[in-house]
Amino acid sequence: MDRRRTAVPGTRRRMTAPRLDVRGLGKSVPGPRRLFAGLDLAVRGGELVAILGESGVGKSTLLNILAGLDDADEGTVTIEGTTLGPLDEAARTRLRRERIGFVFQAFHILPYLTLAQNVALPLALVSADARAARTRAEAMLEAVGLGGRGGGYARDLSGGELQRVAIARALVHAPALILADEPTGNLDPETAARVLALFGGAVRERGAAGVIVTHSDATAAIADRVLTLTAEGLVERRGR
Ligand SMILES: Nc1ncnc2c1ncn2[C@@H]1O[C@H](COP(=O)(O)OP(=O)(O)OP(=O)(O)O)[C@@H](O)[C@H]1O
Repeated sequence: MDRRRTAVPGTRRRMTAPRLDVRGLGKSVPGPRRLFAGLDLAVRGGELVAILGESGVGKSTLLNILAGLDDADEGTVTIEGTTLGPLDEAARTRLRRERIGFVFQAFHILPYLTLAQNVALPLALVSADARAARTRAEAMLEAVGLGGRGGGYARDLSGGELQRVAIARALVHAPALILADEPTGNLDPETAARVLALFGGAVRERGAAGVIVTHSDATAAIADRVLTLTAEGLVERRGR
């Protein structure tokens, strides 16, 4: 039985052009050391891809490049038809705000904003309707098990709670592309299952494309494809 198909009832796959289209990506870091070369990846709307790989192999670097936060040495990253390479910083920032939800490994929850303000930030940056943003942020906090905690601050939260705030913020604006770096790393199995269901819903019900870097079998189990990053590029571990 294919558990991934039955895990999210009402699954709908949209066979459209790739949301994320990566071609011939290469990256070296000082050393010098080549992390990867000739890396190709296409992810469609409604598709969730898990990326595994040994520590230090370059998974976070790859996600940063996909989000336009780091530059590749060669190759292209195209998101919904827009290639990142030629974009200036302002255009990249706009594209990130409007179309990408990013869960960073280090969360990046802003300490001087309340939790609800942190979660509402992606909406506040693109819309003037502060009340709607606040309502949606509270609903997202509820969805990650932090209902009623929106008035608190990052300093009062555990690592796992911060991670859930980061996930709420990444999904609040219904992004076309979700990039997440170890999003369940600090969570107990029950809470991990809850946030994985949120990722599953965002991808399968709202048609986002998802790329999740993980070491977790539970995360890999909900993915449509599991790829392993090696120096030779992305190797398919299991087909659908
Ligand atoms: N700007 C940089 N300058 C120097 N080294 C870098 C830079 N960016 C990444 N690296 C190196 O590249 C390698 C890959 O790092 P990265 O964080 O992408 O790995 P990872 O696969 O995500 O590891 P982990 O699973 O431990 O988080 C590491 O050895 C890191 O030190």
